[in-house]
Amino acid sequence: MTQDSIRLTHSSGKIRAEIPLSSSKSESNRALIIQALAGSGIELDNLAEARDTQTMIRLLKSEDNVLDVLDAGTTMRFLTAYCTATNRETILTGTPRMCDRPIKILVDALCELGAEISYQEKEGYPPLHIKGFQQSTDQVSVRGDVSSQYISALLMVAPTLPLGLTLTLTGTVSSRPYIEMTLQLMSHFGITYGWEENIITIPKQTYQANQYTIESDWSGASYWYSIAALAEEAEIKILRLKENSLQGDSALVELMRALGIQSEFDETGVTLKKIAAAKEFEYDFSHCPDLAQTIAVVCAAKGIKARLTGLHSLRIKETDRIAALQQELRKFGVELEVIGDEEIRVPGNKAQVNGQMVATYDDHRMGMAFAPLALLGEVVIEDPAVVNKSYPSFWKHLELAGFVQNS
Ligand SMILES: O=C(O)C1=C[C@@H](OP(=O)(O)O)[C@@H](O)[C@H](O)C1
Ligand SMILES: C=C(OP(=O)(O)O)C(=O)O
Repeated sequence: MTQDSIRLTHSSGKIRAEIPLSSSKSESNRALIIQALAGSGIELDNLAEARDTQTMIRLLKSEDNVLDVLDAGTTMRFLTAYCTATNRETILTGTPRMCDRPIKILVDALCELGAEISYQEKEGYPPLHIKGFQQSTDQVSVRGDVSSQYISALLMVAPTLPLGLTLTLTGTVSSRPYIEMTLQLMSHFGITYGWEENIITIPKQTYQANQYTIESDWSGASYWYSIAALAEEAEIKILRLKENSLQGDSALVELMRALGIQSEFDETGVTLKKIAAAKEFEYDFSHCPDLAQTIAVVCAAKGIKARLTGLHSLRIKETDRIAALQQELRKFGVELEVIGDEEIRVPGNKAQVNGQMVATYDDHRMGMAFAPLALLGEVVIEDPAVVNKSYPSFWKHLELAGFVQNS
């Protein structure tokens, strides 16, 4: 039976814990696509327990011609390019929300390269019918300001295309570290590429055998930074997290220093310690959109006046994250000001926590971003299983840190 909600408090407000953080679904899903494209010789260790990754593993093995990615954005986008490049006739579908997340930019690019793909329902959105592929050109342009996942998807299949690929990125490129992560992983498996200004060139070549150990998940680590920031006293060791990471969400170190957390790295991970926090805060999240909810809640909980910009992609993620944040923070007496599609302002009064129920909108990051509020009073988080998308052990790890759960 699935649980409707979790009632969360903290035993003392003081935390001393070691957290065996799970690994990154972003790295895992790229490595799995590369492994499948290589055919053999690639060994992957420490793959993520995230449902998005477990879904990718299952679908890459499946012989069905209907593949259901559930709510996994990377799985949908990466498999669209993978099934096209490997000329596999497939119907790709997902949850109702996934069928509301745009994919036209990627489909148009693949069709320009020579694919035949049609929409089963709504133009520009899954479900998709991939019918076949014969490469007709090596040149394609893609907008960089909607989702970097379209670009990563094209890049990973590029070396396997008979003519290779020259990809021109147009407009502003957001979530850029995710594109860099893709290229760095490809290069780990022997691929050479050129990237000059907005043009990425990848000649035809083969992925080389190699081993890769997936790193711990910086996006998941953000909730531990938030917990440390809201606790009365904290010393939290996050195991296996690397300072020099492929993941752009490692920007958290710098970002959370301003919000009162110092990161001390050693060979086993990072220890979070409390320092003084700024009274006002401003940050552009264009390159780390998955951190925005965590930071908005930290600022609201600490009464820090903040301006968060670069949020344009938040409206097309697991839910409209700007609307969801506004709706839920209002329950705690914090009225977010939303400016267009790309900026929110946190007013600077402190959130009042007294047993409110937080709706999660089928978005794992809503559940995990609001859970640390239990350090200020009781909170009730709706649909706790929502975290399974990226961090199934989240509630178990909270227990290690003294959080108390009652259903
Ligand atoms: O490539 C990836 O692994 C991801 C890219 C980002 O999406 P966008 O590029 O759509 O912002 C991020 O939000 C998502 O969680 C994972
Ligand atoms: C946006 C996310 O994932 P995806 O786009 O891969 O569904 C996320 O994990 O926050």
